[in-house]
Amino acid sequence: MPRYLTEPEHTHSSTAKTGILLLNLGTPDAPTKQAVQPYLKQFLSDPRVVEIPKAIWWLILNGIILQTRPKKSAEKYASIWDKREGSPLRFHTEKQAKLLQGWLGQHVQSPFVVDYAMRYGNPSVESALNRMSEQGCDRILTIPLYPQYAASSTASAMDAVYAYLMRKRNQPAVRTIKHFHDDAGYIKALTENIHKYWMQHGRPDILIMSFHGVPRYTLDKGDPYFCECQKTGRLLAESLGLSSSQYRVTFQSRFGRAEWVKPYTAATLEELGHAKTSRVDVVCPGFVADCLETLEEIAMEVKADFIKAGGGEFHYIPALNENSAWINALGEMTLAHLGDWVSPAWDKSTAQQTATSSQQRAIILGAKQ
Ligand SMILES: C=CC1=C(C)c2cc3[nH]c(cc4nc(cc5[nH]c(cc1n2)c(C)c5CCC(=O)O)C(CCC(=O)O)=C4C)c(C)c3C=C
Ligand SMILES: [Fe+2]
Ligand SMILES: [Fe+2]
Repeated sequence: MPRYLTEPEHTHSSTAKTGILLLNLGTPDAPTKQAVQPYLKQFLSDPRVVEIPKAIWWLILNGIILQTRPKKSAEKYASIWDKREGSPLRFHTEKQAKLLQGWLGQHVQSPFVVDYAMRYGNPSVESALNRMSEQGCDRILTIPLYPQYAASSTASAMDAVYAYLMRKRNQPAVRTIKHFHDDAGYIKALTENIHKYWMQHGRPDILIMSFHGVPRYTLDKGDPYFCECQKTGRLLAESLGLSSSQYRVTFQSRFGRAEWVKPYTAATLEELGHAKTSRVDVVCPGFVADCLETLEEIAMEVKADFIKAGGGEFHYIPALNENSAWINALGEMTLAHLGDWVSPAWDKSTAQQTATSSQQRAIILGAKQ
């Protein structure tokens, strides 16, 4: 394989085109042991995810984990798999990309394309960036769909982008949305989503905000993830008007034997069950699309444990998915980070209110200068 990719022939004075790439974690191609095995192998071989020395981890991963986990995980995936659309994480991400394309079409007049990729599995980061390159995108805005930055999620997604760029002869310019844990539009979308749910189903005694966990040592080594989750939790509680006794921030999905950041979601729900709490609602603000970790782990496993422990009603509040306030927030964030790469689409209705320079007015109203 040549070290650097052969590029399409360079053309003079071509119009600059921007690629906007949504990135999410990844998912197997099918809910089967055969499909889950290579996906888990790629995922768990990532040193950003498991930081154990390579040789030791290779033995544990290949000798133990990949012998047992694919079958169990495949059963879990089967329980959330949509007959028509497949993996929820994949199809929600695809829909978000299409909706963002439409939203930007209303707000931007320069050429651009929106696509999505998965860090592990398909569609791969390489395939999406290749497509953008073929379409002439010489600027790329990457948007890891993780509101809170973690090395194991955000940095890993960017590693895949940089690995591709290292092979590029004609590299595009790159910008990234590092995180949006305190973005006003994101908090507003979460608030509206929860309010809407409560309007339809009533309110709980306590709201659990459950975030994906990370190993405790990552916090000690300077990963901002834990703190960003706390900040999202505080801002969301303030926006919902909740007092400190009406909500808790917890961490789910512990993997392996090491200590992870606490409190654990499962232990908290069990405790609330033992205390005979009559109703808990769980929301997962760190996941902008529903996936295995929300639909199976929270809405099935944790729910069953809460009820078994003596708890009353358990409600899982769906992720933002295709929520219009969220697409709006994503659009606004994208525009802010695209900056001078694109020019806004002006129309006559907004012209009077927003155009400032006479040049802009001339463009909008078709006036001769
Ligand atoms: C929200 C961001 C995520 C962080 C941070 C994260 C860290 C992390 N994850 C694992 C191990 C697993 N995670 C799994 C699934 C999974 N994880 C995220 C997101 C984050 N992970 C998502 C969105 C999903 C769901 C994928 C889907 O297809 O729906 C899994 C696979 C499922 C299973 O077999 O249980 C594992 C394993 C670690 C070790 C880690 C941090 C070190
Ligand atoms: Fe994970
Ligand atoms: Fe899980």
